[in-house]
Formats: sequence, C-alpha cells, structure tokens
Amino acid sequence: MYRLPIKALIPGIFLLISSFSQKYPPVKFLSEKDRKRILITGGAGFVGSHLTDKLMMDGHEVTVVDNFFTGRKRNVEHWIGHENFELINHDVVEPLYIEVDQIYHLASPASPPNYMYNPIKTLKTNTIGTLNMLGLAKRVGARLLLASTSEVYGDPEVHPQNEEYWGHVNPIGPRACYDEGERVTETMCFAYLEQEGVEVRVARIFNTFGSRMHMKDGRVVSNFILQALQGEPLTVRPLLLALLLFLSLGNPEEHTILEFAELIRSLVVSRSQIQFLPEGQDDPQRRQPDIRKAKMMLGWEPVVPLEEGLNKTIQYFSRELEHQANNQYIPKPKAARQKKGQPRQHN
Ligand SMILES: O=c1ccn([C@@H]2O[C@H](COP(=O)(O)OP(=O)(O)O[C@H]3OC[C@@H](O)[C@H](O)[C@H]3O)[C@@H](O)[C@H]2O)c(=O)[nH]1
Repeated sequence: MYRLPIKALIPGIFLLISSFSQKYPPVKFLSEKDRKRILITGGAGFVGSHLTDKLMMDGHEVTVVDNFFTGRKRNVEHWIGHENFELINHDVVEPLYIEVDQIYHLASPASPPNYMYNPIKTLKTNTIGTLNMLGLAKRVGARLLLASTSEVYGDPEVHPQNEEYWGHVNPIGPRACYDEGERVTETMCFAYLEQEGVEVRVARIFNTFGSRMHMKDGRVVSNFILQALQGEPLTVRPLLLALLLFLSLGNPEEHTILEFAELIRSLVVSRSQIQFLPEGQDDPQRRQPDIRKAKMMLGWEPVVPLEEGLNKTIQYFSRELEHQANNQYIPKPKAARQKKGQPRQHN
C-alpha cells in the first residue's frame, strides 16, 4: 500500500487549522484571571450585536440572550460555534439561572413602532425582565449595565439634556410604555444598588443608527435611507433632533429632520421627493445630549463623523436590499385545478 510521508501532510494540516481559525474574527487571548463571563440581553439586536463583537474580540466569554422580537440570528451568526460564545433563545420576562460576572442588559424594543406594537409586552420586558436581571446580578454578584434611553426625558423642557434633568413625560401617552418603562428600570437599578449593594451602571442612549438595524426599525435615519434607496418619498415630521452616531453615546450636533432628509437624499443620490407628515402625538420637540460629564468621567466623545456614519449605514441597507431581492421566495403559479365531475381532457 502506498503511504504518504508525514512531512507531505503538514502543509495540508496547517491549511486545515488556519481555515478553522479564519472562520471567526480574530479574538485576543485572555488569562483565566482577566477573562469575564458576560451576559448580553438583547445581544442579537443592532447595538447588542456590536457589543458582542467587541467583547468577543477582547477575549471574553459571551452569552447572548434574545427572544428575536427585533434581534436577528444573522447579526451574531459569525460567532456561532466559537468556544467563547453561546446564543440562547430566551425571553428575559422568564427568570434565567446562569453564572456570570457581568450583565449588559439591552433587552427591549427601542424604536417607537416596535415598542408601541405591543405596549403591555414592552412594559413586561422593561419591568419583569429588568427585575429578573437585577435578581440574577444580586444572586451571582455580577455588575449590571442598563441600556436606558433619552426617552426618559420625554418631551424635554431643558436643552441640552444632562444627567441631572428629571424629564417631562406623559404617563398615559402612546410612548409611555417605553418612556415610563425605562424610567422605572432606572429606579429598580438604584434600588438594588442602595438596598442590596448590586453594582449598577446606566447609559442613556440617544437616537442611534448604523449597520445591523432592522429593516423595519422605523426610526428616522433607517426610514429615510430605505425610502431614498427605493425611490419613495422621505416622510418628514418637521421637528428638531440631535442624533447619536454609530456606536457612540450621543452626538451633540443638532440637525432638523428636514436637514437630515436632504443630506441622506444627496448621499444616496436619490430622486425621492420629500413628503411632510403631521407631528406624532407626544413626539419630543427637541433632543440634544449634554456629553460633558461622559467626556470628563469616561474620556468619551463621538468618534464617527456624521456623514461617515450615514454612508456606512447606507452601504449596509443597500446590501440588505440586495440580499432580500436575491432571497425572495417567488411561488410558481399553480396548475389550474380540475373541477369535480368534469371529464379529463386528453391530448
Ligand atoms: O419617518 C420618519 C420617522 C421619524 N421622524 C421624526 O424623527 C424624529 C425622531 O424619531 P425616531 O422615530 O427616529 O425616534 P425617537 O427619536 O422618537 O426615539 C428614538 O430615539 C431615542 C432612543 O433613545 C429611543 O430608543 C428611540 O425610540 C421624530 O421627531 C419623528 O417624528 C420623521 O420625521 N420621519
């Protein structure tokens, strides 16, 4: 029998090993002491999946929990099978018993159409879901970061909004399920800190956009980009707004919605019209983050310029539209059914 010398197999083995390791983005090696077990609720969503990438690449063990209401497996599929990664299809409204060192609690629909779709579910996710996560943090001694929202300020009477402002929220309006839901999640975090000594952090995220946003997200930037790409009218409600840039905490630049529509239309090079819509009930008239504290305490400031962030998001949505077009199920026309009792036609 002909035998290959071991030496001849070595290049092949190397190729096989490198094809395995190339399957995943590069991951740092961390010693047992530095490696953390991290839970990300809502980790398959737009913000959560980018956080998953960062923590995985930093060498931590990441468990993503998502009920896939707005999150998608596609956002984290590049990690599936990696030894440091786990994906659990779970709704935070149900208790979860796992061992972790840190919790990033992001689970909640965040765009107005999504959180208004089922207000009771949004309230349950924010209240029961957050109590479950704080209970878990207390039991295992984990630190918890809550992803809260600029919507805790409601329709603000103070500009720009800083951490000390208490907000101006209509408790029974259409946005209340999310606004009040997130306000009480913050209250819960501080109650667990005071009463149980749980280490908590709260980040209030302003309007955000970037790759991996859901096509049906419904927030202003994704709406405008999709409308411009598809040649549909850009639906403008005439208000002011300051936007958060891709993976930043909040950008203090302020732009009118109309300016945004015009900018996006020119970046997409689209001939879409602009269509003015009436204002939504309780829509905040103005929002602008005061980032001085974040800058002073965390050294944080926005790093992605507006146009660069928009261009990346435009590229992402163009690819998504292409992907959709190529993966459409087009049913074949059914053959006409023969009526009962009618004789078959024979050729
Ligand atoms: O098609 C659209 C969509 C939205 N808008 C306007 O754009 C502004 C921003 O609305 P968005 O729908 O993007 O979302 P909002 O800013 O109200 O809330 C969002 O941003 C803050 C985050 O903390 C929240 O999680 C998120 O809900 C509103 O004034 C809205 O009326 C349009 O003019 N046209």
